[in-house]
Amino acid sequence: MSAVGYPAALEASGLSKRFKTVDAVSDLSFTVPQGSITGFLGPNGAGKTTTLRMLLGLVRPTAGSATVTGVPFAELAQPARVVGAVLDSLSLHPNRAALGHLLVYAAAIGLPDSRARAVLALVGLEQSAHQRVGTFSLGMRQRLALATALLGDPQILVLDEPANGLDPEGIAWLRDFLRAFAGSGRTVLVSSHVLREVEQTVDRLVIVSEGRLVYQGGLDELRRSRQGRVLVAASDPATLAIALAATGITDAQVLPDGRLAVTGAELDTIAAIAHPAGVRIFGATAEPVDLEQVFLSMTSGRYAAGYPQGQAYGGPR
Ligand SMILES: Nc1ncnc2c1ncn2[C@@H]1O[C@H](COP(=O)(O)OP(=O)(O)OP(=O)(O)O)[C@@H](O)[C@H]1O
Repeated sequence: MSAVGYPAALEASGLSKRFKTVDAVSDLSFTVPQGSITGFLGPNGAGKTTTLRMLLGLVRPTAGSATVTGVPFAELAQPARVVGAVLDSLSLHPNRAALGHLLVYAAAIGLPDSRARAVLALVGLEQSAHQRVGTFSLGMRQRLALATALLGDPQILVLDEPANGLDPEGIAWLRDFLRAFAGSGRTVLVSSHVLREVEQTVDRLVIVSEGRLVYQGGLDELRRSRQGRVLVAASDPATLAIALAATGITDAQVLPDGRLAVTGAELDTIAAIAHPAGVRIFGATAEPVDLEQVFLSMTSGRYAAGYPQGQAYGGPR
């Protein structure tokens, strides 16, 4: 249940899945609020697909529960109208045309043929309606899979690694599409193992590593919780580092190009410390936070400290 009293679009509570000797997912809890675009991030094998399959009632959890709009998927009266999913490359009949494929699926969930044409237009494939699917590029297949998920006009979209195989133009198209979809109050959960792929699309993140939660919260919160570095070209970087350390600014590293990379201080402060130490500053560049690096450090177990306050954190491994 969300803080304001209506159910989350998707919710995992203590979800665990063990395959024989493999703990694919361990005690995983997170929420996907309605109206959000939530990125589900983790390296390959982190348990993302298994978790999505549990949310959609395709895999039975070993422990814990998963709900869609507050109820288990199996209890949804009209699941196709609530949640649409693209989990793996659709098994497509190569000789069937795109429209023909959609007509079969539309009929299966009791929708009129006009809906098949409408979703084809939504994903920009109307020109290819009569083209055989066997001749489709990977990007076109992804769009057709998305069109299939959209047939029931669902409130929630769940996409597993939809950017795989897309060129930059395809990724930009997907970003615009998902934003428009969520702009009308609907919800998206999109998985990826590359934060950069979804960074411009999502507003929230759920990050998993080895089946466990390592972060859930806002993308901006995560960015704000990390400080960028100031790269300083100075007459004597070592002396400057010592002078900074004497004032408590201890995170300063000399880079291979001779500049000093300082974390935790603004340039004005650094300059004010350099001057009395007899160090001249020739130039400085502010380096923004590289979220991909933050993500990699969180999921490789090397990250040491500084998790945002109040965020769920699965603990060091
Ligand atoms: N049916 C299965 N039987 C046995 N092991 C499985 C099964 N499905 C997944 N696993 C294992 O569970 C772990 C998590 O896999 P999962 O596919 O959920 O991760 P993922 O984060 O989606 O990774 P990827 O991006 O590589 O698909 C892996 O170690 C995987 O080998």
